[in-house]
Amino acid sequence: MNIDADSRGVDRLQERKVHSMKLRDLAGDQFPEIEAQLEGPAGLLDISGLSSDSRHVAPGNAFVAVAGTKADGAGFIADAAGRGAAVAIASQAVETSIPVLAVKEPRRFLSIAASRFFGRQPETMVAVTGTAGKTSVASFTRQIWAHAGHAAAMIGTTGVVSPTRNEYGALTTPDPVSLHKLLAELAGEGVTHAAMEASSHGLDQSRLDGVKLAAAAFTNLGRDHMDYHPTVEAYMAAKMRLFQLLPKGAPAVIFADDPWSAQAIKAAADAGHDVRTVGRKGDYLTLKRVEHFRHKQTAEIHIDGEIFEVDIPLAGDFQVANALVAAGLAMSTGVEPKVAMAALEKLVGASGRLELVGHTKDGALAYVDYAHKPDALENVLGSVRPFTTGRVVVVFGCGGDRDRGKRPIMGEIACRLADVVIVTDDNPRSEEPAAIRAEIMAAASGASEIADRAKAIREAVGMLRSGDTLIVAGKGHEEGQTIGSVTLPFSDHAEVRKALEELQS
Ligand SMILES: CC(=O)N[C@H]1[C@@H](OP(=O)(O)OP(=O)(O)OC[C@H]2O[C@@H](n3ccc(=O)[nH]c3=O)[C@H](O)[C@@H]2O)O[C@H](CO)[C@@H](O)[C@@H]1O[C@H](C)C(=O)N[C@@H](C)C(=O)N[C@H](CCC(=O)O)C(=O)O
Repeated sequence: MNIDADSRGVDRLQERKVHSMKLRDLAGDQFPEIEAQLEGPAGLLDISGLSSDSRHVAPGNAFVAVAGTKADGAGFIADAAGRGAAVAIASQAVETSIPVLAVKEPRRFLSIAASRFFGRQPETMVAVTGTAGKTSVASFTRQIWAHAGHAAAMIGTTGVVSPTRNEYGALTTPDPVSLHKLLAELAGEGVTHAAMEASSHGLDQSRLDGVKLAAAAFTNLGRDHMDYHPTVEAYMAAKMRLFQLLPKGAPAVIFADDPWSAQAIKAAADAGHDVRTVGRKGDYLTLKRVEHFRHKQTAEIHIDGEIFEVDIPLAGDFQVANALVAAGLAMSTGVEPKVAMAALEKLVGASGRLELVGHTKDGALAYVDYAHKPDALENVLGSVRPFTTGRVVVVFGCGGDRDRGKRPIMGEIACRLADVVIVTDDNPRSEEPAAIRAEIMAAASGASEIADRAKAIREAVGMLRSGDTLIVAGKGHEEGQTIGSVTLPFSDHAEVRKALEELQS
């Protein structure tokens, strides 16, 4: 196979050939609309790989034409043929020099064919969807499995983590070809358990359709991706596709305290799954009580009549929710409750998720968090309040070329929940940064504005007093600031650390 992922998850070729497969074996029996053609000469074509980008087609590849937001891949079939594609799969047959097979859902074909081409995945795989918490749940599930003695991996926004890997990944849910190549490699490396994040884009674009899942989870729904999904209902429907991918009767773990949980429970039940709810309103794992301390929370969790008092070494109510969902997934794949509960006491936060970067000499805490959506900002600011004896200080901005509606909403939330608010730039992209800040400031009375993000962080760190908590929100694990079309190196984590060091010197 000669395909890899480039920096945005698009197929990229490497001059490397691993094996080939007959087209009819790639398609299997899931596409009745092309069965007749697969019985003819087209079915016997040797396929050396798959690509959905004509620019990356190598001789002998199957080119799968998918409709995107800007173009329809069908317009590039001739280009793919010119580069040596053996066959094209598209939503409609077109006249060209290579056979073109018409399937109803080309993106689904790509996923199924990729899973058959690479042929292996870790034996036990779970996926989690929801607006917030996916990365933490995938990471915590991996950690609980590892604690239970399994060779476990996670795949998500922060990349791939396994016993032998800690790699950056471009997409939350990788494109199907990169994904199945990765899954086969992980299985080859001995990984038996893998937890992955299912983004709404990934679900909508059928990226997970070839993955065999043992269980799936839903965390919550908030305002996000309104530039992609026409309505919040459409966004929820995309998330609920996960339960259609899950084999009937498999466990569906749902965080019961979210307002959207009733819909998720219904979707999972309608699909015939074994619904397992977690949270204060949960039946499978019931949260009875939480006590907040500076660096930990003590949770009383009831499981099947047994009571566990668990010290979770992370701040934030939402981390307790994420820990419960992860424990639900791990237990649904065979981990004993007491092993799962013991693992929660050892959890390490996912990178950039309410990550404690350091503290000032007199004990003010400085955190970095990925919150770049209204609900996430609300959660993170609300989470630090219980243990903040001084002021909550927040530095944040909103990205350019993305959902504009969230800007004033986030301005209002920040001013309502924090004592000091500094509005700064966060990936302005092609927009005028001052105009983005003005849209936030319009609803952020009392906030100050510092365009330069490094300067904003220095100012915020410089004003910290004993008992204060600083949240630098928006970038989390990310390592760049995109201005225009250029991404300059930038890390909130590094800037906070630098500012803290300057303060101590
Ligand atoms: C917005 C979005 O999801 N875009 C996806 C879409 O790309 P597109 O709409 O830009 O594609 P297009 O330019 O219209 O082209 C259509 C097709 O023609 C092909 N083409 C194009 C030109 C050419 O010369 N030849 C050719 O074959 C393209 O490769 C593509 O397959 O179809 C592509 C192929 O399937 C995807 O790779 C691409 O995801 C891009 C990489 C992306 O950045 N997606 C992000 C938004 C995303 O998925 N994010 C979620 C997480 C979000 C979150 O939770 O924050 C994720 O899972 O990471």
